[in-house]
Amino acid sequence: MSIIEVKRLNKIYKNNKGKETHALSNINISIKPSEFISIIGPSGCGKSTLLQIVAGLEEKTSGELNWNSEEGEIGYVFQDATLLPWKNVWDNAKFPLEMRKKDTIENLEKLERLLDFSGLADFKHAFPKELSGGMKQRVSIVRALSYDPDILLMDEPFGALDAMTRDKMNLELLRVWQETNKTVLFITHSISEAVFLSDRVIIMSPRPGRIQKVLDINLPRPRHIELKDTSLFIEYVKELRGLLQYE
Ligand SMILES: Nc1ncnc2c1ncn2[C@@H]1O[C@H](COP(=O)(O)OP(=O)(O)OP(=O)(O)O)[C@@H](O)[C@H]1O
Repeated sequence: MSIIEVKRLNKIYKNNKGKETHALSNINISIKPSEFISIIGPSGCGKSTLLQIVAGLEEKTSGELNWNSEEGEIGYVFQDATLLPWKNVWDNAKFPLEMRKKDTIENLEKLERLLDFSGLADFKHAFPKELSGGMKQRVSIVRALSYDPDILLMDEPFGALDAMTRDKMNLELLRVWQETNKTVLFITHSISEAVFLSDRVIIMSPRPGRIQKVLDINLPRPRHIELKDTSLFIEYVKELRGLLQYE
């Protein structure tokens, strides 16, 4: 049983002068609960558009999008942390709970634990401008997890981070994912990140974005950073690089 099903999805953007951009063509995806799926493809192939359509933030032109989840709550993590600059870490993180009137003692205790897990225990009263890029991104991930969404949509969340912080964030994300059993749809430009994190990698072709191939990543879990030095991991990276088409 899939949690999200996308069938024959097309997206054509039209600007106010009537110029059309065919962003997505005949996309078919079936996502199972608790799967970690990455999407990789050349710039402009429609990855963000696909994520936004799944999230309901953008309209599809044709095709089907089916959600088979009771509440269908989603958490969205953008490329930039998008924190509210006038709120401190704690207030930013609990904002979605307040909006949903779910800021119960139990949920706030859970949120506190999430912040502690993410190494933000000493920064609850800090404001975004006092945080590093990695810390801000951790707050935005905690914020997305705070209301326990079934599915986490992540649009290149670690793109702006240095290599070491990125590795740490990858491990942290995998730990949270394994503890909470979420379904994750994750956009990245990094071949190695896609292999390291995913159960399956969706490879998209240049615009109009089509699914060129879906690659199963049969690497053992839990995954540790040393996995990246193994020949099997390197083989997957090579295979994925070979499949990617550049414009
Ligand atoms: N709101 C919009 N109006 C018109 N065209 C758009 C809009 N958003 C995206 N596009 C176009 O649709 C295509 C796909 O864009 P999208 O941002 O989904 O690609 P992407 O694969 O996420 O790119 P990148 O990897 O560079 O972030 C691009 O040609 C882009 O110019």
